Amino acid sequence: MTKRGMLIVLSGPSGVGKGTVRKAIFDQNNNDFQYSISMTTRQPRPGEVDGVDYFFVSKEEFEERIQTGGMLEYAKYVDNYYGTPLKYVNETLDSGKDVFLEIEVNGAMQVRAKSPDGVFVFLTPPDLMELKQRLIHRGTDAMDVINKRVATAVGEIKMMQNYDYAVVNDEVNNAVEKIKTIIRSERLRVTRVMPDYLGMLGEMNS
Ligand SMILES: Nc1nc2c(ncn2[C@@H]2O[C@H](COP(=O)(O)OP(=O)(O)O)[C@@H](O)[C@H]2O)c(=O)[nH]1
Ligand SMILES: Nc1ncnc2c1ncn2[C@@H]1O[C@H](COP(=O)(O)OP(=O)(O)O)[C@@H](O)[C@H]1O
Repeated sequence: MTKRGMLIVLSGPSGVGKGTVRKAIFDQNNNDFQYSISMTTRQPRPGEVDGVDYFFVSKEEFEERIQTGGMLEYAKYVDNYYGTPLKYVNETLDSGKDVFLEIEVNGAMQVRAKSPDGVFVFLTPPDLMELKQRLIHRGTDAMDVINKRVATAVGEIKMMQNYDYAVVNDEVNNAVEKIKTIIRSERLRVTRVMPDYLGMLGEMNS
């Protein structure tokens, strides 16, 4: 029987560098885990591609998905819905592959309630001024949206204590290496690797 894959959840405030760090991890083609593309009602930013960065859908389509049980988790974040389509995650985990989610804190806590054996990593900024600077420098959001995101960040950072690991994104490469180390170590947890000795004993005795 194939062992079910491991769920890895990365959260952190907007602008901390989750997307940058995640892309760096996935660009190093030697990962054996799969990225789950989220669904959102937010407008695509210039350069974002439907089905690559997100599945961009209308509010009606998103609410339909929620009602039909098609979401592993979802949350409203600064006036838009964001969520993880359930089917891809389940099928990938069932095939024995690990799945990587990049989602905000409320969604992460929904996943934690459903899959307590997941690995929950919080990416945190060196400080709040640096966070705001990164959002300004990214240049994708108007100042009122940036201010809302920084205000939201304070509450998000308080949620860090509900995660298994915290990684400070000072330098992208440092953060990438730390996250890869966490994933490698988690794969060696006794509960994940222990063969089913009791089952084997049962077979030997039958
Ligand atoms: N709950 C949940 N949050 C998500 C999902 N996808 C993205 N997010 C989060 O929603 C927030 C806003 O995302 P986005 O508008 O792309 O802004 P960005 O993270 O600053 O690039 C971020 O904290 C994302 O991590 C998802 O599927 N579920
Ligand atoms: N370690 C870092 N040091 C300096 N700037 C960074 C770092 N990581 C990301 N950035 C920059 O910060 C901005 C926000 O990063 P992004 O990956 O879009 O964040 P998030 O996905 O968490 O919202 C981008 O302009 C990115 O280039």
